[in-house]
Amino acid sequence: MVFMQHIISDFNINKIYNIEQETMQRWMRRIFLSYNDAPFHNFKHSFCVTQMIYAMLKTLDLSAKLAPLDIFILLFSGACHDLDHTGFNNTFHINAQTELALRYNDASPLENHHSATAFHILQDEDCNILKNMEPSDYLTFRRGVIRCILATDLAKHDAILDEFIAVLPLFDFKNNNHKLLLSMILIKIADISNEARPVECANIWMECLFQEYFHQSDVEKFKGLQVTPYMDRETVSKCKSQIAFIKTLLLPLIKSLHTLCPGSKEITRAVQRNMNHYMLRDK
Ligand SMILES: Nc1nc2c(ncn2[C@@H]2O[C@@H]3COP(=O)(O)O[C@H]3[C@H]2O)c(=O)[nH]1
Ligand SMILES: [Zn+2]
Repeated sequence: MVFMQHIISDFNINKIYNIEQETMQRWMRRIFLSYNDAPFHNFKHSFCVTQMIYAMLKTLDLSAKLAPLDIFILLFSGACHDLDHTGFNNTFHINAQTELALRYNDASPLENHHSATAFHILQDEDCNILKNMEPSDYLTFRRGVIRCILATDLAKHDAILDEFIAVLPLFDFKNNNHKLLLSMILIKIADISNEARPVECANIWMECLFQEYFHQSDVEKFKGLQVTPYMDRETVSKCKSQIAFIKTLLLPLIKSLHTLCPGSKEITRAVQRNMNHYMLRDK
């Protein structure tokens, strides 16, 4: 919690948006308490995503090109993007017709819930870190956070990546829509970036993820629901799964940043190093 507060204050967000320290502390504690004890989708994951956004803002030279409000949107979204995650994915919620799927008509039920939870927390005056923000900034902030959190639904991956690639030749840091699209790409990268960390660390996260996946498929079997193939403990190869995930999702996403932010080639190299590790282990 303390590290997360440091990240936010490092960009002077507290001063710019006049956030009292006590309010920030109470907000942070509510965020911490609003994550569940799922093996993967827990508070530590939200911290890692926020930390990765911070690292990209710093190392890709983006903090000078983005406005404080863009940065605040990104860091807040990172901290809140999986609030109250149940440890089961959208397909499970839809197939099991859970309360969340019914409430959101099967449309990104988890991500809608994470975003709504983030704004519900702000309804409590004691935790409202936005209470001194100008109303026009608040509208921009809310729109940005909703777009960023909803962008973390992997079902939207192709559409978002295609849209970003299409604007790249004309990308303009003065264009708010372009910046929001870039922010969506940054939070998406951060969300799935464990394989850019040292392999010992990535392996721990991989085990947490498969623990959550295997539990979901066990429950699917128990309830007689369709079993998600990539979560089935009887058939899954973790190495093959990581290789496919890196090749089809993670690398194309990071490579889309190469022209705009040449420093992102470092992230690609780190991911390729981990992929080689899985290829050797898979032999
Ligand atoms: N196979 C695999 N999937 C991942 C990895 N990191 C993230 N994901 C998936 O990507 C998804 C992104 O959105 P979620 O956080 O809902 O759930 C995440 C996981 O299902 C990884 O390292 N390997
Ligand atoms: Zn996440």
